[in-house]
Amino acid sequence: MKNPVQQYLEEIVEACAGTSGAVADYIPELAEADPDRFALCLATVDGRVYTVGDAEARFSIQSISKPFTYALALQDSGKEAVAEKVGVEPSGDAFNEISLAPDSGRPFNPMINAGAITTTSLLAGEDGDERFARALEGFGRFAGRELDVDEAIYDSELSTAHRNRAIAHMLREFSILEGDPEDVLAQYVRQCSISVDTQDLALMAATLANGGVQPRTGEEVLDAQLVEHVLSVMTTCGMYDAAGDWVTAVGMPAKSGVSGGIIGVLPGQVGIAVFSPRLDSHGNSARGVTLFERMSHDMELHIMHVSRGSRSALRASFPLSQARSRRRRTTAEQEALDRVSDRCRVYELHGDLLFSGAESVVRSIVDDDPELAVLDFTHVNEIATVSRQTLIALRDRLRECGAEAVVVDPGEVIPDPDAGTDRATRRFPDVTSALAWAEDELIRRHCGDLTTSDPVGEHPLMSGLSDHASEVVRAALESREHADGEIVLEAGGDFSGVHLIIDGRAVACAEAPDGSRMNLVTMEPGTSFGELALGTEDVQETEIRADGDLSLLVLSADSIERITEDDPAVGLEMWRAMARDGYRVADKALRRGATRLA
Ligand SMILES: NC(=O)CC[C@H](N)C(=O)O
Repeated sequence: MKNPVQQYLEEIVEACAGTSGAVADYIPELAEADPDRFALCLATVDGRVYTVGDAEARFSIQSISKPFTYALALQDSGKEAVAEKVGVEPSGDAFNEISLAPDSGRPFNPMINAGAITTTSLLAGEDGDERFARALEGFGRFAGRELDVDEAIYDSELSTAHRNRAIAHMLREFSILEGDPEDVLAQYVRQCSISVDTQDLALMAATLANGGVQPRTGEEVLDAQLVEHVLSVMTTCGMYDAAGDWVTAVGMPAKSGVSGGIIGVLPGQVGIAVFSPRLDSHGNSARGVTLFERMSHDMELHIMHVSRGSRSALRASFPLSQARSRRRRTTAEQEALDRVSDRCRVYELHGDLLFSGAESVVRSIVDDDPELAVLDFTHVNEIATVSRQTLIALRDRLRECGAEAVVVDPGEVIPDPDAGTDRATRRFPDVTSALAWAEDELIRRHCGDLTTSDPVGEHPLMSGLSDHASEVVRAALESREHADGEIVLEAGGDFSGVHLIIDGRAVACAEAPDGSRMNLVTMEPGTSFGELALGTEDVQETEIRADGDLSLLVLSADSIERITEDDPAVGLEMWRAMARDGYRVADKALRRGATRLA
């Protein structure tokens, strides 16, 4: 099936097949170029390259070398040293203007020849040859392959480079260049003669679009901060005296060259390169400009394009009462939580958390004013530094008010600067454990000590019995101990009695679709298990395991049978209590399931 992106690119190439403009002829060898050669390449930041036309035809890189030399100079000499020698102001002049900025005495910017000859001299290396080798190797890293020089172009340009020679000597006169100007001139001309094809240029542009990481080799070619700097200068100066028109009509950091290439960079998305040798009056590829204008409009590539307000980072927010943990609670705890669980809220975040996303989350939390806030980062992909700082500031503000924010962050997208100290943010691997903690914390904060002193007597199964029946049942209870991880009840086993938890915890587990074990419910002292089997033809549906050391009192199936036979009145009371308790458990589970579905 034909890829519609490919289809579209072919169509616009067809539609923009104008023949205006003329090939550059001030470099004799360039005048020989076939004016009708043409290619378009679009490279995505994950390394897919779409090509139309003659994408592998070679030509000299010319001024498209300038942003890359500038990038390498920034890397080799540092921003300050480079800024001392060359500015970042658009000149409004042609690319080959013999000019320096009147106030600073520096070339206006590194995209015009005066600036580019200067940055050439700021690459690492003792002389022109070494610095050129640095450029060639560096460009190759951007392109993802080793590049070489078109010697014919080099000879042709150097022998006629009167204007650039004048510029180099002017730069030497004003101490912008420090060494031999002829050496730097030759290096500059050689760098302009590096031979590339349209696909190379698209990948070089895509490396900038990808924050400095070459999409195919994965190599970090340029520090992300320097990428930002280079793209800024390309935006204001890359198209020389047509920069204003270009920014309004196309709106992409770009660079053109007299051999007919233009690259455009859409940060985070694509690098684009066009090759068509006929130039307009500014020295930019005429067809290239038309194509870029068309693509920018059709494909909404303008960097100022406002597509929509940024999406809310808050996917959902709800009180704990709607998302209770799967821990089985005693009646007293249950009642306490019913009163206070609205004081805890869960915030589910998603996507990339940029400033505006974090702001909306912080605003919601400040408005809700919860006592406990559970921030769920499970579905967050990335978080900007500013967002992390804003959320940490919120955590500290909440603490000052006696409240607390905790995070669920299985992917560790939000590192904690206070990790390992007593200021560390409480973190949970999943929402279930965060909710169980929040419930415990609310009970601890608001409900005094609810730990039961008589877990047997307070169990709903026992508390409804008459004194006589209670005595009979208590006498029948058998004590049992289980070590951590031991299976107490097997799934599929017969009903084996009611198990009252006296100390420790038990978990009900099931097999997840992927074969792993999944904890369904955690049960604590004061609760029981096993009785639900009575509602399912006496089959124990879920496996029960000890979670830590577990002490139980068991009213076995045999005892139940014996009591029912020996003393039918007590048996009847006991059955009623079990039915009520079973109903209570089942009903809670159903209601919780229903709120979750809603
Ligand atoms: N605009 C350009 O591509 C100019 C580069 C060419 N080598 C020059 O210096 O004149």
